[in-house]
Amino acid sequence: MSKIVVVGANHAGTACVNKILATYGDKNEVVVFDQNSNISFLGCGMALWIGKQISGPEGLFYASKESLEEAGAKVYMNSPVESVDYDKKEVHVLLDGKTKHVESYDKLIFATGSTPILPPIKGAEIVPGNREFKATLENLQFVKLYQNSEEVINKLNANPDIKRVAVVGAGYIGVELAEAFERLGKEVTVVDIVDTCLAGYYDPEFSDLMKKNLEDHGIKLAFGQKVEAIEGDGKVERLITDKETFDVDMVVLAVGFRPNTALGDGKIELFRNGAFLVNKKQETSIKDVYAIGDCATVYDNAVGDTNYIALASNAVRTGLVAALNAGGNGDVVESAGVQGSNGICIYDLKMVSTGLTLEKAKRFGYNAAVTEYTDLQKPEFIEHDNHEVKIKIVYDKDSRVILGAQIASKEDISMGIHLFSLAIQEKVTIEKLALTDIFFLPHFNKPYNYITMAALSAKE
Ligand SMILES: Cc1cc2nc3c(=O)[nH]c(=O)nc-3n(C[C@H](O)[C@H](O)[C@H](O)COP(=O)(O)OP(=O)(O)OC[C@H]3O[C@@H](n4cnc5c(N)ncnc54)[C@H](O)[C@@H]3O)c2cc1C
Ligand SMILES: NC(=O)C1=CN([C@@H]2O[C@H](COP(=O)(O)OP(=O)(O)OC[C@H]3O[C@@H](n4cnc5c(N)ncnc54)[C@H](O)[C@@H]3O)[C@@H](O)[C@H]2O)C=CC1
Repeated sequence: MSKIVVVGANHAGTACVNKILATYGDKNEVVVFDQNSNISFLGCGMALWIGKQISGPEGLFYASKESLEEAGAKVYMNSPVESVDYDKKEVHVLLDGKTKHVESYDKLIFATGSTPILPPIKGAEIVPGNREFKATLENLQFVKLYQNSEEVINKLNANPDIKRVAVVGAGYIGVELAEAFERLGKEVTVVDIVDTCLAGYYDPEFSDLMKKNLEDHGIKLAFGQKVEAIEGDGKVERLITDKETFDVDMVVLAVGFRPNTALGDGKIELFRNGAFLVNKKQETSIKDVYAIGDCATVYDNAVGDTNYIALASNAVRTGLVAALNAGGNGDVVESAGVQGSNGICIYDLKMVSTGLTLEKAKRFGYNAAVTEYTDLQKPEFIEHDNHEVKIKIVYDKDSRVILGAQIASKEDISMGIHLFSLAIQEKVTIEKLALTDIFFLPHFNKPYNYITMAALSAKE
């Protein structure tokens, strides 16, 4: 029997533990430590819960200490791992947050995830040592854990005076929460340091669709502004940027994640943003130590290099790869890499993207070009539920290989992006895509559908 210790049991850890036990349960003892009291909270449901689009949080969990134990793991919750002795192969844990405990391992898997970034803003501080990102100023909220969303909801319920909410960061969490607060009738302002929203995922004309969508719903946008201070007498009263001052009752900070890799303690090689640098087998620079999910790097097929992309989808897949490598008999499974495929739905606007935007492709040194197309989803004779779709494909002019794609519509166009994800992974050219077999049925699409048409329209 080999002993595998897994630190962190959220999306990456849970996927990994279940896979080890399902595939190689007879060969491995699995011991899991998590510092939180719950596991598997789907952050994607946070905005739906806050905005009352779902009735409660119960369905936002898909695993528990009990379900992992039923699968055969030994699970300790509320138990932070405080340090690791890599020479002796031991982890040092505070069981139940109280009792010191040492656990030996043959293989160690870090699934310690990420923490919200705290930018240098005067007045924005986390209570020292607090693991739930509680701010010293009342009504300044971080949004990562189940407990964070519960706290926001409890505060909104208990204080109807919280009427004006500022969301800092117009990335995925920021725009989702802006919608949620607006649905509750709050006066919402979204602040971002760059002059647009969703800049990491879309080129300007797609971000503009989302900007208009937010503004059409009465959400105020304060883009291109740097937050300098959050002020108030014990609780939030003002948000001050380099351009304006906003009188607000609550501020939510959502400016991205930082990998949680303190346990590496300077002994494990890190990526430029501090993530554990792993190879395609999820191995770190120390033998028998693996890292998965938000604490680790991924191999990004669009840039052909290592990258950092914090997504639950990557967490699950990297967890599966590590499970097969750490749990098996020397089997070697390599990740196929990722494209950073992602999607968002705000009110009825749906946007999906994968790979590189034009701006990013140029930044990464590609001789990039784009081809774009806008059309109805279905033939004109379908008079109802037939919306316009906008598509943009980014490709490399030299190799002709597809580098990225963005699609936006009121239609559910989400499935289309998987085709582009695979195309980037498999290095499909724009010419090959133009002749790819795409079925036609008027209930779904057009014979000359927008994917084919965009690819056929590639000029450069
Ligand atoms: C509001 C919100 C919405 C999101 N929506 C989406 C979405 O729609 N789609 C998507 O793909 N992604 C989404 N994400 C991102 C996604 O949640 C993360 O990528 C995912 O949680 C990463 O999983 P993970 O298991 O690697 O890390 P984490 O979720 O960060 O989990 C890390 C775990 O490690 C534990 N841990 C950390 N340090 C220690 C220690 N020293 N000892 C013991 N335990 C420790 C923590 O308690 C935690 O349980 C969203 C995130 C948020 C916050
Ligand atoms: N639908 C999905 O797939 C979702 C995915 N996630 C993932 O969770 C992670 C965290 O999400 P987010 O926090 O929204 O990160 P993000 O990376 O999506 O967005 C961060 C935003 O904050 C802005 N910003 C950075 N520093 C700032 C500062 N000092 N002041 C003001 N604005 C600043 C950036 O310009 C950016 O618009 C991301 O990896 C995201 O992809 C989160 C929610 C939904």
